[in-house]
Amino acid sequence: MKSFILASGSPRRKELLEQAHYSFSVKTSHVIEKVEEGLSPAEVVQQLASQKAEEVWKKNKEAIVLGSDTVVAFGDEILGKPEDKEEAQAMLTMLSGHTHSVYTGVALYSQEGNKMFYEKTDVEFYSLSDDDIAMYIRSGEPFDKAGSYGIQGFGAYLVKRIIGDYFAVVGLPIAKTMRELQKLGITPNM
Ligand SMILES: Cc1cn([C@H]2C[C@H](O)[C@@H](COP(=O)(O)OP(=O)(O)OP(=O)(O)O)O2)c(=O)[nH]c1=O
Repeated sequence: MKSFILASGSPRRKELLEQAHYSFSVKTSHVIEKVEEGLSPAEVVQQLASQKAEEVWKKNKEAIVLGSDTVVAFGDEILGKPEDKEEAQAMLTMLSGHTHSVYTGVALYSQEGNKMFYEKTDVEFYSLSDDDIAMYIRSGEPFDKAGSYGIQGFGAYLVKRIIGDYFAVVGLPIAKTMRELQKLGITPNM
């Protein structure tokens, strides 16, 4: 079986692949996340996922390399990770009481060619008071996460309901990814 590399520093993506019983190594990409203007959220996450996968694949051409990217889309805004407390507060205030979409793109690079796909999940937030938001920011959770929250952690408190793949919100649409990996001959160790 070919070697399989996760080109991501996200602990959540690593955990999801471990939970699915894959053998893989982690090589974090160091691309500066930058995309052209005017792209849709679906195009943005697939482009960034590809940039991450490609950077690692160029140095490991015998392997199958997975890159991924997650953003939050609300209206015309595409939200990545917050730079600071003020930005986290602004994002959470904007998302409060509304439904936004989480987009996660996945790119699989290999000698057989490259494959990209994405998943969109709609997430509805409860209306949040200033105190709710301040408490959530104090938890420290917003800072390495798109849209300034983590549904899998204390951020569960913010979420009224979701429509779509929960795991794509956490950072990797694992069921769809497993099906694509299978086509490339990468199967769980069971
Ligand atoms: C919305 C949401 C995002 N996130 C995370 C998933 C991603 O790790 C992160 C978005 O940042 P990304 O840039 O997609 O990924 P990353 O910087 O963590 O890792 P790498 O670029 O090396 O692959 O937000 C959650 O963990 N829970 C959530 O509910």
